[in-house]
Amino acid sequence: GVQSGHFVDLRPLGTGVTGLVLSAVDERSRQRVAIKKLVMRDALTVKHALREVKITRRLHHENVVSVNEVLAPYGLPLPRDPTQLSALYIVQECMETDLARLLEQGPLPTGHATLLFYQLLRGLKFIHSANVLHRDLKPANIFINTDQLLLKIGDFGLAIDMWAAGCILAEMLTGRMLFAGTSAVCHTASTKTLMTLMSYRNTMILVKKPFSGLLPEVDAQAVDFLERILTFNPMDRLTAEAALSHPFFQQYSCPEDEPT
Ligand SMILES: COc1ccc(-n2nnc3cnc(N[C@@H]4CCN(c5ccncc5)C4)nc32)cc1
Repeated sequence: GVQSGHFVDLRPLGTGVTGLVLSAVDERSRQRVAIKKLVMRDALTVKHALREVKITRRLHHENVVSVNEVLAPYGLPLPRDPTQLSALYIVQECMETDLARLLEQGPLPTGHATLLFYQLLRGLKFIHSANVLHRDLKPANIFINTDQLLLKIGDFGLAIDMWAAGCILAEMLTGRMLFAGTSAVCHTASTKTLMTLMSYRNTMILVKKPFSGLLPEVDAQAVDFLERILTFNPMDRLTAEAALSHPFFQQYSCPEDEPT
């Protein structure tokens, strides 16, 4: 459409919790952009996605990846009632690389690490001052232009808080930390070991024990609820809103009294 640039030279960048991410050149600006496709599974996802977009569009800062525009399918602008959309496309500035890729080539010189980390803190100070949490900060979500040693925080997560919430519920129900052992391993294990552990998530190392075995004293419905929150793959994890409508909360559930 005339409002949005025509995107050419599309290249895959990755698949995140929210869906596919491509890079493309916006013919209008001749700039390369990162385009995140958010598939709208249901009205809840749309509401969540729109809220996330509203927050991230507001955050203008040198150390935060900026959102250029949000488009409906076929590059059309958002309709007045976006809840009927099948997908949302978030077009944002595209940085040269991310910190995870950079670190694959080994540690950074101290001077570079210091300047980059300073920018990370500068970006976090801004984000937190806006009362926004990133919730999924990791090297893959930190983007860098190596020519200017410029760092920007991007790709605000949606899922991570739910894992934490699941662990908290388990602790509420048992009085003990659910992954105490594992989290101890996390603290002591070096990042490299942890990344190795995480990378073999389907092997015996992180064997998935049924929660009923881990939490014998917890009632079956609570265990079923925990199973759906503490799913390893964030794509399958319940969102806060979906969790609120799980039978486990039917005695309290009241969507109109659970404002967003
Ligand atoms: C889940 O996957 C995702 C999720 C979010 C992004 N986001 N979100 N905002 C971004 C701003 N800039 C970039 N830049 C790319 C980083 C690596 N890039 C290469 C470019 C060329 N070759 C290899 C990597 C460009 N990526 C962004 C990318 C992939």
